This record gives sequence, C-alpha cells and structure tokens, in this order.
Amino acid sequence: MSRLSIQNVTKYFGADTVLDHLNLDVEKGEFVTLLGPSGCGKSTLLRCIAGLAVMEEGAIMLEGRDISADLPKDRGVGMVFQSYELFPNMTVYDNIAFGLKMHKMPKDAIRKRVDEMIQVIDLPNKMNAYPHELSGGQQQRVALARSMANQPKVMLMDEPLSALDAKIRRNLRVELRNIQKKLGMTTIFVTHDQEEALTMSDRVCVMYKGKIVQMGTPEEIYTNPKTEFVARFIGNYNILSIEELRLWNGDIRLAGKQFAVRPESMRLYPLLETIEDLIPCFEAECMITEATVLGNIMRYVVDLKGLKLTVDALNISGKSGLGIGMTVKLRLPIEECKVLADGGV
Ligand SMILES: Nc1ncnc2c1ncn2[C@@H]1O[C@H](COP(=O)(O)OP(=O)(O)OP(=O)(O)O)[C@@H](O)[C@H]1O
Repeated sequence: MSRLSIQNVTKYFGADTVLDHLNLDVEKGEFVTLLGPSGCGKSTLLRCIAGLAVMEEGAIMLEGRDISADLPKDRGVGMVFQSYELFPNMTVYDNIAFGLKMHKMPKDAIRKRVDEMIQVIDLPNKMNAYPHELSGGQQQRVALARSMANQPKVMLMDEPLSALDAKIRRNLRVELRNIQKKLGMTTIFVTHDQEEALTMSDRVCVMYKGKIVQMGTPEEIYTNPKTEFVARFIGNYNILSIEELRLWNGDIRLAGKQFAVRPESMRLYPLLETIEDLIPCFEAECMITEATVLGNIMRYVVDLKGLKLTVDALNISGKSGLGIGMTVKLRLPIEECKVLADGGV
C-alpha cells in the first residue's frame, strides 16, 4: 500500500478545471516533485492534500484511509511554504515548540523533541534567537523544523527555497534532501525550477494544465521526454520534425514525426578533422552563428540550411578550434533522436 494515494482528484475554479482527474501514488520515504509552469495546479494540489482547498471529485488516501473530509489539523500532513511564516515575536525554540504545545504535549517531551529538531536543522546556537536575527536560509530551516516537529506522515513543501538567493538555495537543497533521507520523510515538493526537481527528487511529476503529463526518475525524465512540452520544459532540447532530420546525410528511417535532441548529444568538428568515433550518426555541414561561454559549457547556435540548433560542448579553453562564422561538421548519434508523442503536450 502506498503511503499517500491521490485518486482522481478534480478541482474547478469557476469554469476552469485546475486539477483534472489527477492520480499519484507516493511511497513511504519517497521524495516526489511536482514540476510545471506557473498556473498548472501544483499549489492547488498540495492545498487539496493538506485540506486547505476543497476538491470537487476524487479522494486522498493516507495509509489506506480516506482523509478527504478531515480537517487540516487532523490529516497528519505538514506543510512548508515559500514565505517562512515564523512568529516574529517568538524565539526559534518557541516557534518549533508551538504546534507541540497546541497538541498539549508534556513539557519535557516538548523540550526533547525541539532539541532533536534543532540538531537536525543544525542550528544549536540559535535556540534563543528571534526570526529577524536569522538569515533567510536559517529561517526556512526553522520553518521546516516546526513542521517536522509534529512528525507528519507526509510533508508538503510549496517552493520552500524560491525566496532565497542562488547560493543559499543550492546549499539548502542538499541539506533538505539529507534531512529528508535521514528521517525517511515522505515528501511532496513543488517547484517550477527544473534543476531543483532533477537534483533533489526520487521521482519527478511534470504537470501541465492540471494533469501529470510525465512521471519518472530524474534520469528518465531528462533523457527520455515523451512529449514536446516536457522536452522544452525540462531542458534546452532541440525539437526536430522528420522533414528537418532529412537535412542531414544518412539513412533517415526513424519511426515518428517529431524528435527531441539534447544539445550535448551532438558534436561539432572542424571540416577537415578526421572523425574516429564509430557510433552511427547523421551528419551535416552547418555554420556557427553564436558561441556563448556558460562556465564549463560552450553553447553554440548553428545554422543548418536555415534550421537553428543549439549544441553544447565542454569548454576546454582554446582547444575547440571552433568559432563564429566557421562552417563545421555536425554529428548527431541516431540513438539520441528521442521520438515524441504525436501532438501530445
Ligand atoms: N482561489 C482561487 N480562485 C480562483 N482561481 C484560482 C485560485 N487559486 C488558484 N487559482 C487558479 O488555479 C490555477 C492553478 O493555480 P496554482 O496556484 O495551483 O498553480 P501553480 O502551478 O502552483 O502556479 P505557481 O507556480 O505560479 O504558484 C491558476 O490558473 C490560478 O489562477
């Protein structure tokens, strides 16, 4: 039995279907991410699970029990939001203890639990600090500890890192994931940031217009997008029609009409270079029109008979022999052409 089972959940706002017969099972200890563009229904789904929004159809099952009609406080679900929402007039200790006091836990047990939580979030010296004395990242860790203190069966996180600056955000991603693994905390995490979803999750659900359009491990989602929408959303995939593939030399006999090709799967070579790799490839001549340094990656835009393509290469300084205006050879391994579903989102 799954820890959490979302069954056929449907929600309308007026005439708009915001969640469309959505199904999702989450296993105990799993970290599942809902990833999708603004407005696709991610937050609404979390709010339905937490009992903060009423759904029109479907059921939310927690450990086999239907909790759809339970009050939020009785669901055994914790939630962390983008804004930390700590009580400004309370210390870190009191913020974490707040929910436990509400549940009338004995004082000694509260102290023990808060101590544990403070160890988990690694803020032992800040027990008596007030929120305004903490950095954004520290405040979010306290918000997390406050939600975890009640030992929820499922933790819901709505873009908890998006108010933080890039460096803190990256560090906290790792910390959060370590805490989640250590406690075996079943987690649903919402983000619109592809990198965040791919680096943190056991499983990623890509959402579009109230539906999960693809679900899989980060590796599956990244290397095998099933639709044009997922390919465009998840990376800088080039989307090619079968006609555009025919601009290459080679035996173009692929099943399908539309293909996704990752920028790093193609390679550029100076025209005169002898190519030794034996991987079956399509090959074409093209011209480099743009070259941008993205740290350790060089991003090239090339023109192949009017078709613009993005090609990424490792940035090994000064060694590529490639530059803007050059006509070069472009090779595309046949197995890297991922067939996309016809007309699907
Ligand atoms: N209280 C509300 N009343 C009317 N429409 C709403 C309400 N809350 C959300 N919506 C609409 O429901 C849709 C889904 O919103 P939701 O906040 O779930 O999306 P999201 O994927 O979390 O987006 P974001 O990443 O921008 O937070 C949007 O079109 C939004 O405008």
